[in-house]
Amino acid sequence: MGGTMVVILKLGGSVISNKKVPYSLNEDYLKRLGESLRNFLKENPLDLIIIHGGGSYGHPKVKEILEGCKDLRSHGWEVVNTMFKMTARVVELMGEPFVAHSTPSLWVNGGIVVEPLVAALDAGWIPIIQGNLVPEGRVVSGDELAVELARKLRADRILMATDVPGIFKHWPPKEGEGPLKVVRACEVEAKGSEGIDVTGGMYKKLDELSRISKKVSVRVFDGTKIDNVIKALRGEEIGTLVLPC
Ligand SMILES: Nc1ncnc2c1ncn2[C@@H]1O[C@H](COP(=O)(O)OP(=O)(O)OP(=O)(O)O)[C@@H](O)[C@H]1O
Ligand SMILES: C=C(C)CCOP(=O)(O)O
Repeated sequence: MGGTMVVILKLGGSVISNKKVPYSLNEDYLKRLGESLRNFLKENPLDLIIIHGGGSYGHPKVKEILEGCKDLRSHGWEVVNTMFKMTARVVELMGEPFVAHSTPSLWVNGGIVVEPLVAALDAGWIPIIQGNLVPEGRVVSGDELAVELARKLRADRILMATDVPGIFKHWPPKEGEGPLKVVRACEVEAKGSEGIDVTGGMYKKLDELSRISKKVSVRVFDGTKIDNVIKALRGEEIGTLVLPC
């Protein structure tokens, strides 16, 4: 790892896909994002690890298995292979030097091993993992992975790109209400997602993030605008800063 900073960027499933339309991907967005990140990193080298959410792939697949009363452990391979296809397409669209890693392949003794990701960074690649299902039959969200990676890699920042401009005190927001500049997870009314979602939307996200926000700077922002992703990487104060309770 040779950058000056370690940054974990979670690309929400709601940013890279339409969670109301199963198996959709925002292809043009991903192409433009790949190009913008390449240009930014040329001038501003840092150790960037990307995690993407299950979005319109993982969530409907898990839902389908559960609704068919099938067991997530024995049918988990369906989720893993669906997510494999999603990440393969994501890296294909983002281009050089993004590289796909399958989360369940990095899953050892109930946690993620970081050595393959560090080796990828050392080679000058940008590793991408994803919220996924792990062999013990549990869905591990990208939010949970962001926290675990940040802890293991001693990251400087976690940036959560989602489809809202930040976290609102109430959900849905009251008339005229804007996103909070800073938030303590215990002080807001966070709810689930409006699309198909099996991991708890903003409620679960805040719960996960508040566990690490004492040690790492954590920001939730609107990543549907690529400019915002670059601003967040530059350290600009966009969206909502998450503080511990
Ligand atoms: N207090 C709140 N402030 C902002 N958004 C909220 C709040 N409570 C619930 N939400 C919902 O949470 C959604 C974002 O959570 P979601 O889990 O869908 O994000 P994501 O990380 O992009 O998706 P994925 O889990 O697929 O990666 C918003 O689109 C909004 O509908
Ligand atoms: C639904 C699956 C498989 C992954 C969930 O990850 P998330 O979208 O980051 O919550």
